[in-house]
Amino acid sequence: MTRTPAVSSDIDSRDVPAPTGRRDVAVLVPAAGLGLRLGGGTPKALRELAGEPLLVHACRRVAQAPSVAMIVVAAPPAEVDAVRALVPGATVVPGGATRQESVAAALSAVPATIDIVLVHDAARALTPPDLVEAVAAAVRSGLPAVVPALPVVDTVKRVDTADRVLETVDRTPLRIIQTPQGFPRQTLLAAHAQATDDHTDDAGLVERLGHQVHTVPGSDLALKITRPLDLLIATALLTAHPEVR
Ligand SMILES: Nc1ccn([C@@H]2O[C@H](COP(=O)(O)OP(=O)(O)OP(=O)(O)O)[C@@H](O)[C@H]2O)c(=O)n1
Ligand SMILES: C[C@](O)(CO)[C@H](O)COP(=O)(O)O
Repeated sequence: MTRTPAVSSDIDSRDVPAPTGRRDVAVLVPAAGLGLRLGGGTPKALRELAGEPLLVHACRRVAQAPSVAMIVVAAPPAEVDAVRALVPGATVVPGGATRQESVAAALSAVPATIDIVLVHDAARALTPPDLVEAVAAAVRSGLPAVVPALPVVDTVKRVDTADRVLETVDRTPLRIIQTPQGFPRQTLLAAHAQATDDHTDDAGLVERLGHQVHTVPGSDLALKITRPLDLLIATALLTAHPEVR
């Protein structure tokens, strides 16, 4: 079976776009999820990694990207005041029952003066500012939708409902998709306004409008903290690479 060709990723390396001097990007941070797969009873964005909530890690890195003019957090509805205290520089709105509803709520708080909107999971707490900047730059260059992508590093098989293998899938054209995902504000508004069903990501909504979604190289640091193992991996990454703090 063909192996996926290398796609660049970091810990260590990314071509950083030249700063434009413009702060023309709003970043929506859906943070209202329960974190059922992580467990622990606390909404996931408020769970701590190296002594700080995941949301604080995520917002600090986003704010370090030179293009970012504003951050809008969709918070767990019962935690709006607590989240305002944690991220005083952000606009905070109550999130919804699904990620898509949380993004829509945050999007409604973005002023019409902003042209570029990125959507970024609080759960991807260690995402480097350079990735935020790379996605923003790709949208600014005129693309209608931009997502970070990584190659699939395991063999992939399709199974039936009894977990019997049906076939081995060619993974060459497959990618793992991360956030931040970037769009012109009007494109994302139209995608959410016309949504008829629930999508796991915003690029999925924009695809439904017929727009071409483009990829930029993703980052190992942008892993989504989903299960307890991911929290351990993120802790280890911070320990092994203090420069990503
Ligand atoms: N109603 C929801 C559900 C999810 N999210 C956010 O969407 C991002 C990606 O979701 P995921 O990692 O799947 O988080 P949870 O939904 O919290 O996880 P789980 O499915 O394990 O409960 C997270 O930052 C999460 O807080 C959100 O804002 N509102
Ligand atoms: C948006 C996303 O991060 C892209 O990989 C992801 O789909 C969100 O998490 P979920 O588990 O699919 O809700």
